[in-house]
Parts: sequence; C-alpha cells; structure tokens
Amino acid sequence: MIELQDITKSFGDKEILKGVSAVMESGKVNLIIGASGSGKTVMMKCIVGLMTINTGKILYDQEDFTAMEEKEKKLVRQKIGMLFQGSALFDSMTVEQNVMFPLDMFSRDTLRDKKKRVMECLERVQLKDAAKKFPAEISGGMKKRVGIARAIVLNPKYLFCDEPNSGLDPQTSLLIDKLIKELTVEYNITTVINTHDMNTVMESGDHIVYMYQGKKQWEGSNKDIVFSKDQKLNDFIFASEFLREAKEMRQLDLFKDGSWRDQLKKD
Ligand SMILES: Nc1ncnc2c1ncn2[C@@H]1O[C@H](COP(=O)(O)OP(=O)(O)OP(=O)(O)O)[C@@H](O)[C@H]1O
Repeated sequence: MIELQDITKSFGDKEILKGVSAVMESGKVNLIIGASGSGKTVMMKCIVGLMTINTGKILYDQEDFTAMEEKEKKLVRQKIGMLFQGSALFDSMTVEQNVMFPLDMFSRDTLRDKKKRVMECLERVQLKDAAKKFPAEISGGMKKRVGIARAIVLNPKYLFCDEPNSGLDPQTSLLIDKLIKELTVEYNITTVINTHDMNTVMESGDHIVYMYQGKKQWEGSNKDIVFSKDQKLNDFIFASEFLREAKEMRQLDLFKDGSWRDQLKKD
C-alpha cells in the first residue's frame, strides 16, 4: 500500500500539487485520472521519487519514503516496476534482451537463472515465440506486453504505468488492461496507472483518484463513479451525451434489475 499524506509540489511560485492525500491499495489497480495539466504526471513522478515533494509524506507500506536516506530509497526503488508511455524498449536489443535488462542491472542470479526468469515472464505475457525478435518487428500491443514483462521481471511490489493504452486500438487496450489487472491480483502488487482511457476507468478501476487543478477532487471505485454526484467528476467522465445516457441506463439497470428499458419507453 502507498499512502500520500497532504503532499504539495511547486515549481517556482506555481503550486502544482495542492495538498493531496490518497491511498493506493495493494492487490488493486489504482488509477490517477484528470484533465490535461491537472497534475497526474507530476504526482506519479513524486510518488516514485523522480521529483521531490515540498511538504507532506509518501509512505510505502507504512515506511516514510520521504524521510529515507538515498540508500534506503534505492531499496524501495528496486521493488518498483515501471511501464513507460510508448513502451520505451531498446531498439537495438531483442525482446529477450530487453526483458533481461533489469536483471542484468540488479540481480546476482546466474545467466541460466536469469534466462529462465525472462522466459517465465515472456510466457506470462504470451510472447515466448517473439523472444528473438527486435522491437521494430512487433506490433504496438506486443511492445506494451514486452514492457509489462520487463516491468515484472524483478517481482515488483509496486507497478507504475504511464498511459499504458496510448496508441492502442480499443480491443488491444482491453487486453493490456486485463493483463495488468491479472498480474496485480496474482502477485498482490500495488499498481498505479495514470490514464485518460475511459474503458480502463470503467473496466479496471478498483480504486480511482480524480485530480482537478492540483487537488484530489474525488476518490472511489469504478462502481461508485456510476452513482457519484460530484459535478466535476461527472463532467469529466461522462463528457458526451452518449456516455451520460449510458450512465443513466446503467444506474437504472443496477437499481431496478433491468427495468430501465421500461423507464425509457415511458419517456
Ligand atoms: N518540470 C516542470 N517544471 C515546471 N512546470 C512543470 C514541470 N512539470 C510539469 N509542470 C507543470 O505542472 C502542471 C501539471 O502537469 P502534469 O504533466 O502533471 O499534467 P497531467 O495531468 O499529467 O497532464 P497530461 O494528461 O496532459 O499528461 C502543468 O501546468 C505543467 O506545465
């Protein structure tokens, strides 16, 4: 579990994060959502320690990350897997070598054990057959899966994904979401995803933090969203008339066991 306690972050006199408190739960897919410029990326960078917060605390499983010496922070970072936007694979390395990279950096296992672990991870993302291919030879969805295999190769306790669906078609996006969710539950990972994708929000959002102008505006699950009366959240999620209608149908459906059809006929 990761806890944010009243964190603030400023650049010069511009305050970007204005006292955010939130909890990212283990074994769950935690989403950070919000409009462009609301502070999602800055927040994620602060959580992983790529940016330093001005005030507040960040706790990793009750340990105060903000108060740690650099040596201790490094130990926490080793438990973090990251899936970057655009996959960020090394073009000159094969799929297998890309997934091997974190092991070469941080593991003292034998080459044989490392290769075995890489193959286990590639098998988990159904890419064993692509081990010898180069990134240029595989599709965008496959690249994301290589990125996921690389992110889990060190058995992370925490997994951060920045826009995991960017550039993917809706069906491939759903497969990636499903895979991330399965891995999160399977290994009890605290997964944090920064996303704009409404399918992800509705399908995978076990726990959602909605950011509005540097503040946490709302926090809850994908199920809570359907019934939320928060106007800003509703305007953001259900931006189109089509989605607003879908929400109303879903509400009636959930409340009245499918009787929304009768309701609609009356209107
Ligand atoms: N290194 C930086 N120096 C100064 N300002 C920054 C820096 N990084 C981000 N900002 C500012 O912080 C604000 C929030 O940016 P952030 O990238 O977190 O938004 P976001 O919600 O992730 O947006 P998007 O969905 O477009 O990625 C923006 O006004 C941005 O200009």
